Amino acid sequence: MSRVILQTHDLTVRFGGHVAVDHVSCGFKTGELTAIVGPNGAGKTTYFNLISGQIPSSEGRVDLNGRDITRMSVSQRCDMGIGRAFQLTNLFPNLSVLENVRLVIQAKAKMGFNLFSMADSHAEITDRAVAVLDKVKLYDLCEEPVSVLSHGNQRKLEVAMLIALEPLVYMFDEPTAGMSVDEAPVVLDLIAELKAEKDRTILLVEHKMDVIRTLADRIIVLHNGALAADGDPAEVMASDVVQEAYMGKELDNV
Ligand SMILES: Nc1ncnc2c1ncn2[C@@H]1O[C@H](COP(=O)(O)OP(=O)(O)OP(=O)(O)O)[C@@H](O)[C@H]1O
Repeated sequence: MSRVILQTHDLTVRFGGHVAVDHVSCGFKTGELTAIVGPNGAGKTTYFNLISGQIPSSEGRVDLNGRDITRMSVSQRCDMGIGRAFQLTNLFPNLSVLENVRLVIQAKAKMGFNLFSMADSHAEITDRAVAVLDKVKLYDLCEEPVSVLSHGNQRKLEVAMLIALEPLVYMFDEPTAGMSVDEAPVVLDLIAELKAEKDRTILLVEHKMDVIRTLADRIIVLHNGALAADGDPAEVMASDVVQEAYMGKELDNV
């Protein structure tokens, strides 16, 4: 039985007088991929930031696996199982592809971040990193510095690092943004594979309707920071609230 692993309760943030996320109460279950949609400025990324801890909430609570994580730092939340892809900001461009993944595995194993302290006896870390790179089809580039990779391959590496982290909750904010039509399917296939494993909770902020149709088990709609709809993708997309929320400004590719 799937259960709610992540829950926001009345989660709210105000910037001055502007309520960017407005009392959003929502639970996310294990094995479910939820697409978060809404017009530009609706509060999707800010909601992500509140869950992953990038910004503090003004009101409300975030629970993960039954624990209140509202006041935890980003790294504490990461340790607790919140895994977010950060649009390349968490890559080390001068290190190799393999070293980037090894660092994540090393950190997860609580062995510290000093690469040079790693002895060959830590071959199991390398083996695990190689397995993850194989999965995302980046193994051939494992010795390359990240800085020479294409944008698409850097985004793939970011997904690889998230997979290496083995979080309870995967958070993707427009994972194929800036990718070519050739590059995007690889990342979408990876997300589909994660979903197929049925024991992951996946949150996806996405504008592309074809991606949502393919991947989402459920859609929530944010509008002016508030939860405007929540449910089965086909029903939500056909609902009046969504049609009105977009007011003629259609989701991409509709
Ligand atoms: N740090 C901040 N300070 C002030 N206002 C902010 C801040 N972060 C976000 N906002 C405002 O909060 C609102 C929600 O922004 P957010 O980026 O979450 O929307 P979004 O739904 O992700 O939009 P998009 O689809 O364009 O990425 C916007 O009006 C934005 O200008």
